[in-house]
Amino acid sequence: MAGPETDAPPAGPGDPSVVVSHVDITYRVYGSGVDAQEDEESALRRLLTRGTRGMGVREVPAVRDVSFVAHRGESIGIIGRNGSGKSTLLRSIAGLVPPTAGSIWLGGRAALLGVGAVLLPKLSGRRNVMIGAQAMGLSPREVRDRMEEIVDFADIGRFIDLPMNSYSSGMAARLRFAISTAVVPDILVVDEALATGDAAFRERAQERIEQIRREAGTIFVVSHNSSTITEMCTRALWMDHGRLVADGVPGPVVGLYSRKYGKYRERWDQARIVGSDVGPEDDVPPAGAAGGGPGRR
Ligand SMILES: Nc1ncnc2c1ncn2[C@@H]1O[C@H](COP(=O)(O)OP(=O)(O)OP(=O)(O)O)[C@@H](O)[C@H]1O
Repeated sequence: MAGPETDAPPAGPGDPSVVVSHVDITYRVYGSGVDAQEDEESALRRLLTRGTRGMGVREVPAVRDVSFVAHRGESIGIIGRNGSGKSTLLRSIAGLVPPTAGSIWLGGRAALLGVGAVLLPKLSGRRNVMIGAQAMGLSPREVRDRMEEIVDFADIGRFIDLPMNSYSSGMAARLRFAISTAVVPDILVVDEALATGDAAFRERAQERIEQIRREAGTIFVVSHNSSTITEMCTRALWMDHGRLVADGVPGPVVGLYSRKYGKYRERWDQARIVGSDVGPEDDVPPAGAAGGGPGRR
């Protein structure tokens, strides 16, 4: 078992930035294995007479044997149904969840930008910018110099001096994004934070992601929105039941995914593809077999 190992950043675009090698991540959930219908009184009696010995431990395999290499200059979208292991994989890349087996190598620092990322709800947006941007490596003076730019990007206006628990989820997401990208990070992990922004913000976020990519950062984005993946990413990974089932250019990977789970999934058999060797009988590629390449543009 090994957590992310950090090393000196490699030289430039195209160099490997993240190597994920045969990673398994299994959660252990305590207190399961009990009849769901059990009423409170009998559960209490059972606990009093048997202590915790009767508590089951259930293992939830969230990520199974996932391997890929990400490069500097790539923006990688991760798609998959609920519970397919996307967030767990990203949290592991960000160093928050250790792999149960396999290893993750990072060629630089990873910054996680998640829905619940570390901003402090009782403090004002401005205080959060001070703390968050310093955590990203800026000095207090640099943060002060860049404060207006960060606030403008987040488009928070006068709310910047109010406590963050008065923000809408979109406003909080915009501020998180602005803080996390105030410094071009080596590796930026964006877990659904873009989903809450409005269309204008998504456009600005797309530009910022493009800038990070050009400056040879690597970005991972989780999204349930196919167009976010096709518009913002140069590569897509499809996770299914914890496994990586497709890896390649976003259009085809998103196409494969919606072919299996999209609204026309029941009707795939009713189509006949003319003049192509792709047919309805072809199934989704086996684990780790599809795409095969980094899919860089
Ligand atoms: N803290 C946890 N403890 C136990 N099991 C967990 C935990 N977090 C996630 N899981 C389980 O791990 C599996 C993968 O979850 P994960 O959140 O990584 O999937 P996801 O693809 O990001 O889902 P979603 O699209 O709903 O956010 C699921 O079966 C989930 O129930």
